[in-house]
Amino acid sequence: MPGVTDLSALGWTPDRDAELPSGTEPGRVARVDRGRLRVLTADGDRAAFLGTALHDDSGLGTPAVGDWVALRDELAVALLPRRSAFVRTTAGRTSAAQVVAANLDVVLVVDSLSAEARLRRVERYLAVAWSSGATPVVVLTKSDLCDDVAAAVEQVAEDALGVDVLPVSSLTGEGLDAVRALLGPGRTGAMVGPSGVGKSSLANALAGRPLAATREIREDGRGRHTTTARELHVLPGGGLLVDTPGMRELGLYDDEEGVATAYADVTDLAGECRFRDCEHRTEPGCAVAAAIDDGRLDPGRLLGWRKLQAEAHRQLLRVDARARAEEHARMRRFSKSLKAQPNRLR
Ligand SMILES: Nc1nc2c(ncn2[C@@H]2O[C@H](COP(=O)(O)OP(=O)(O)OP(=O)(O)O)[C@@H](O)[C@H]2O)c(=O)[nH]1
Ligand SMILES: [Zn+2]
Repeated sequence: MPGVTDLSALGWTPDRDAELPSGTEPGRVARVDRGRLRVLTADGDRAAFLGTALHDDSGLGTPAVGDWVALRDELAVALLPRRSAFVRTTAGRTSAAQVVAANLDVVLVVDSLSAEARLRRVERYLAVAWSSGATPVVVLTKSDLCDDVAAAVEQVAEDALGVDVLPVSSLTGEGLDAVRALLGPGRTGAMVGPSGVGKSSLANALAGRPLAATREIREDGRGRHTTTARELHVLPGGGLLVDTPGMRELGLYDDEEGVATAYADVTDLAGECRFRDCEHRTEPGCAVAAAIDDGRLDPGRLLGWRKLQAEAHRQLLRVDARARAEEHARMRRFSKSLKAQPNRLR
């Protein structure tokens, strides 16, 4: 049949055959847009709607990018068990949780070789990546801007025990083949890391074309059209790359906004530091340190700010742990219900 894709190219594995309810076909979620899905199937990319069974108030049972759903015509009627999931709390709430990406094989923890204060950041993102159930790999970008790449890689590798550390330059293409090798046919990856380290550039370099993260405005003879873009991209080498705003925001703590408001004086000063990732310790051009030095800022304010940030972090890890436990319980119930009704499989 023309246009038919081998499902394994989308990451389907034979063990999933038994998970698929009878009379349905599998689709991989490439985008979620208020109850509407964009799915990749054996015969191309199409729209689907959420069946009633997939409306879930807890948020965890709703399909996320990377999920496999069972399709009956236009309707997604079941969510297949997740092999891995990135869970985060919903912005502004302390207890609600949300899956931002599912069924990832590898998570690229991206940071820049040109940045300061890399180590603690990489550690933080690695913790988030491990907790998803996917395998993390550290990718250090902008190797063309670093004088001693080997030393920087070694320093990070010492801290990231058991995790590969790959230097790359999206500008020169150096090191990209090693990242491509991680994303072989049917393997799904995603990127996490702070803003500005070069995630978009890396994604574009891997795809060999510019990828729009959210939506693209298409200009043609008949005027302007907004086309909903995918957030799960098939790469030229056959791998799949998840690039969603939700993944990008991972590791930024939900309560950070609250902390920023309560400590607006510190936050405003921090915005004037020479380095965007200034830790306000001994960095040159630190506006926070300068304000403490000339008495404009009480050192206690900086201490309090640090404490609150640490607390926000702990809170998030706690909520994440609970959300993951709920997700596991839900999946157990789901597979039990399948076993209890074996006729659903035929
Ligand atoms: N020299 C050099 N510059 C790079 C490289 N990769 C990215 N940059 C530059 O770094 C800046 C940030 O790159 P982005 O790809 O937008 O970073 P990002 O991580 O996607 O940032 P957000 O979209 O904010 O998450 C841009 O000015 C890029 O041109 C690289 O390999 N070498
Ligand atoms: Zn500073």
